[in-house]
Amino acid sequence: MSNKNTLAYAQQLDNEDPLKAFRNRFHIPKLKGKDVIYFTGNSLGLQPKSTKTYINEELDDWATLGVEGHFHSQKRPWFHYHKFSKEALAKIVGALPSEVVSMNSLTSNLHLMMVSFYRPTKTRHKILIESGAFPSDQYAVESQIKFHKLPYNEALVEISPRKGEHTLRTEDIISKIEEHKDSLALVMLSGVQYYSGQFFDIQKITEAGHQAGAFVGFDLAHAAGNVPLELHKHEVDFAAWCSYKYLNSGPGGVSGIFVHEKHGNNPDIPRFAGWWGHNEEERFKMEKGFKPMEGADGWQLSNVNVLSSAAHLAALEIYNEAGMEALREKSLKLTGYLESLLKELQDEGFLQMITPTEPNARGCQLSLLVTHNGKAIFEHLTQSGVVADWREPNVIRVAPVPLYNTFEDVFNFYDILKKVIF
Ligand SMILES: Cc1ncc(COP(=O)(O)O)c(C=O)c1O
Ligand SMILES: Nc1ccccc1C(=O)C[C@H](N)C(=O)O
Repeated sequence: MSNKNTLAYAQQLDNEDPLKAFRNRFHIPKLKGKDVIYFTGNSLGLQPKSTKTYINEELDDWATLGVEGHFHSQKRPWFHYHKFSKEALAKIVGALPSEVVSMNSLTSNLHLMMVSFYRPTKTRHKILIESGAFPSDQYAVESQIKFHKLPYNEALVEISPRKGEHTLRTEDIISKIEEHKDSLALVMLSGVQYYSGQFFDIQKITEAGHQAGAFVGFDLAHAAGNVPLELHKHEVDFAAWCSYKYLNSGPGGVSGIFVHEKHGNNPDIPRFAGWWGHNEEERFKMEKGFKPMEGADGWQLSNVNVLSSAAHLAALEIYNEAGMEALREKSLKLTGYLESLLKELQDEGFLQMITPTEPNARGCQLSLLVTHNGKAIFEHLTQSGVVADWREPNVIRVAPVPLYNTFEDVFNFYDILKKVIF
């Protein structure tokens, strides 16, 4: 085969790609009539062409049936709507269908999960998070600690990379957990870190957290649909994610939660309740006394946001067709190809890839630390039709997504970047 630094090589990889037809299922944004190189599926995934149809079906049912749509919709009665995403989501996060439900938005769900799993006592009151966690998570944790009237600086334990490093070593996370083992109530980390792209070792961290007597939960915003997950098997206590990144379900799209079976069927776990979490057989009796549904369903508050969930179903259908295993296989190749091309620029000292090089420790995304003229380089990329994102103070994040990105996208990105730099 030809040299990998050529367009012909990339095109050959695309020809051999068993998932190549999926790109055509999405709307690709354009700049001056040409498809952009869309590398921001880690922020907002692209719109499936089928999304409009799914939403229009609900709009039609609403127009023709009004309130009757709750039970008599053509295809998907709204009363049951949260059930239609369960099978697909369970596969994506490695759960039983009863352990997952889509509802609300991510930060709201993190709060609901902390209501149940951050219940500080006199001796156990600390939360461990990664330093530099996504701001919304930091604010959520800060406000939970303050809600319990605990001293914030003492109750919050943050773990930082070693000096000169950009990612966390699993051994360091574990020793931090052990260090606080007598006072730790909750370990809450991301699955894939939004800034560095690091995929944490969920199994080992969960084991260590449990050994220390803490609950362990994950924010899977950047992990769901990006990396293989086994939440049930790894005995994670809870997780929450959003659907608008790798799950392509639209801006502000409905979030999802996972509650492990061992907690989901325990009606004594405290929670903030609403009628959609109440026993569905009796929901319309309008009686006093909350009786939770079994499993994650018992954490629902409100009736389903049907239009947002319709977009979710459209995207999950495509996801299911492609299959997580095949997507991961392509993702490893795609990101591996990007890494191999960028290595040349890294060796010349123009950028530093701070995402782990070990494929099991990352998803699609590579985070490029650009210390000289980073912002100007980023702006030039944007003008050249690359949609990436800039994260302060000096990182360009690029995420080739296996459902709709191509090896040609990767090559063209490298080509543009090289010309900008040299
Ligand atoms: C890790 C992480 N947590 C939380 C959020 C915020 O989610 P939301 O605005 O949907 O609550 C995001 C992205 O916006 C994120 O990447
Ligand atoms: N929802 C958004 C709305 C506006 C701008 C960005 C977002 C993101 O999702 C950012 C993403 N969480 C990130 O990892 O940076």
